[in-house]
Amino acid sequence: MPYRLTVIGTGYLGVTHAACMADLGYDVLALDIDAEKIRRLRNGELPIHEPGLETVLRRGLGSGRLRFTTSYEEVAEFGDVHFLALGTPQKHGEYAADTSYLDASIESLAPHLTRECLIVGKSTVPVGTAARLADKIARLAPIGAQAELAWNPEFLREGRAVQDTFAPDRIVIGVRSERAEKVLREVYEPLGEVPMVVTDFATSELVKTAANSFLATKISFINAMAEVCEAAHADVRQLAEALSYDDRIGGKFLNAGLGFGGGCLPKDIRAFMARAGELGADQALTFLREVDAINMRRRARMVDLARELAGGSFQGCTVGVLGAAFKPDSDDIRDSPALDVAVTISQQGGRVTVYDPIALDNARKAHPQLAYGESALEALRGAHVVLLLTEWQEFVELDPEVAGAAVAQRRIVDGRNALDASAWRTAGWHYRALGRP
Ligand SMILES: NC(=O)c1ccc[n+]([C@@H]2O[C@H](COP(=O)([O-])OP(=O)(O)OC[C@H]3O[C@@H](n4cnc5c(N)ncnc54)[C@H](O)[C@@H]3O)[C@@H](O)[C@H]2O)c1
Ligand SMILES: O=c1ccn([C@@H]2O[C@H](COP(=O)(O)OP(=O)(O)O[C@H]3O[C@H](CO)[C@@H](O)[C@H](O)[C@H]3O)[C@@H](O)[C@H]2O)c(=O)[nH]1
Repeated sequence: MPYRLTVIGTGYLGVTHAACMADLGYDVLALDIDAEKIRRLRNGELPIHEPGLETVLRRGLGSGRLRFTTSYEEVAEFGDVHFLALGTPQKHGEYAADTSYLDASIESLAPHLTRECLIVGKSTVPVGTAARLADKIARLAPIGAQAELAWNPEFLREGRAVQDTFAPDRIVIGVRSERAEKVLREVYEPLGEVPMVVTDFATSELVKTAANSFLATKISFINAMAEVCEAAHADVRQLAEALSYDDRIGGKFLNAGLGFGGGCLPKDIRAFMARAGELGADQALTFLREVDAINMRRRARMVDLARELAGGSFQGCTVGVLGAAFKPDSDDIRDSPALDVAVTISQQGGRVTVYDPIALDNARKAHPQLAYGESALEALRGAHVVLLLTEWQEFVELDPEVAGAAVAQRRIVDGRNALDASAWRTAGWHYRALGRP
C-alpha cells in the first residue's frame, strides 16, 4: 500500500475508519488522548457497540496492520496521511459547534511533523473551519514538513458503520491542490467504483451539513404529517407508504414517531443555523428552526400520550420503557429521544424502569436516578403503561401475550410505529401510536 495512515480520535467515527482502512490493507496507527480507550482497543475490546466492527478490529490487530497509541510524536513520525476524527459537539448553552478538539489535535500534531504529509479532516464542521485550520497548520508545522490539509466529510450511519465505510454512497473531498486529490483518490482506490466529488474546502464542509439537514427535514416533515394525522384521525404510516411509491419522494427516512436524536442530526442542524447567522445568511435556514421544533414536540407528545394512558397523572404509576439508545443497533445515548422521555416522566412522578439490549450501561451512567431492568420482561413487570421508544428487533418480536402476563395493565404507546397494532389489540392491549388512530 502506498501510504501509511493515522487516525486521530477513536470514537464512533475514528475507530471505524481506522479498523476498516487496516482491513483494506493499510498500515494504520490510531490515536486517542483517552488512555483507557486505547488500552481496551489494543486488547481487541471495542469501547462502543457497532455490528461487525469488533471482528474487523481484531483482524487488524491480528495482522499487525492496526495499532493504537496515545503519542502524537509517534503518529507524526509514522503517517503519510493523518485523518482527523475528533468530536464537534454542540457548545454548552449555544447552537454553535465546538471545534476546539480539532484545534487541540492540530496543536499537538503539527509541531512534530517532519516530512511531507496530508492531514484530512473527517469531522463535521461549520463551513470555514478547514480554511482556518489550514492557516493554523501552516503556522505550527516546521518549515520543510510540507503538511497540507484536505477535507473529507464522513457520511456513515451508526449501526451500519462498517458497511457504510466499505461501500459509501459517495466520497466528497475538499482540496487545494492536485497532489491532495491524487493522494485521496489513491487512498480510497481499494473501495472500487464510488462516485467522488472533488471540490473546495467550503463546499465539502457544506455538503455534510446540507445532507444531515435534508435528512432531519425529511423526518420532521413526516412527523408534521403525523401531527395532522392525529388531529384528523388519519394514519401516518399508510400516508408514508403511499408517498413512498413516488420515486421523487422515496420511502427512506419517512418513519414517523419519536423523531431524531443522536450525536449528529440535532447538533448539526443547530450548528448550521448558528454558522449561517455568522455569515449573514440566517434567513436561508429559518426552516431548520421549525424542523428542530417539530422534532422536539414529538417527545412532548409522547409524554402527553403516556400520561393520558396513565389516567391523567404519573403519580403512583409504573412505566416500563423499552429502549434507551437513540436508534437500534447502537449503544449511543447522545441526545436519545427515548431517555429524554424516560427522564421527563420520572421528573413528573412516574416510576420508570428502562431496558435496552445494549445501551443499558451508558444509560445507567448518564441517568443513575432511573431504574433499569435486565430484560424486557423485567422492565415491564408491574407496569401500568409500556412505552416502546427504540425499535430494537427484540422489541418488535415481543409476544403481546407474554408481555401482557408481566404488566399490571395492558396499555402501550408505540413511539416508533414498529409494532403490529392488530396483534397487540387482539391480545387485549390498549394500543396507541404517534400519528395513528
Ligand atoms: N458518530 C457518527 O456516526 C459520525 C458519522 C459521521 C460524522 N461524524 C462526525 O465525526 C466527528 C466525530 O464524531 P464521533 O461520534 O466519533 O465522536 P466521539 O466523541 O465518539 O469521538 C471523539 C474521540 O476523540 C477523542 N479526543 C478528544 N480530544 C482529543 C485530542 N485532542 N486528541 C486525540 N483524540 C481526542 C475522544 O477521546 C473521543 O474518543 C464529529 O464531528 C461527528 O459529527 C460522526
Ligand atoms: O425515518 C426515520 C429515520 C431515522 N429516524 C431517527 O433519526 C435519528 C438518526 O438516524 P440515522 O440518520 O440513521 O443515524 P445516525 O447514525 O445519526 O446518522 C446520521 O448522522 C451521521 C453523522 O453525521 C451521518 O453520517 C449519517 O449519514 C446520518 O444518517 C435516529 O434517532 C432515528 O431513530 C427517524 O425518526 N425516522
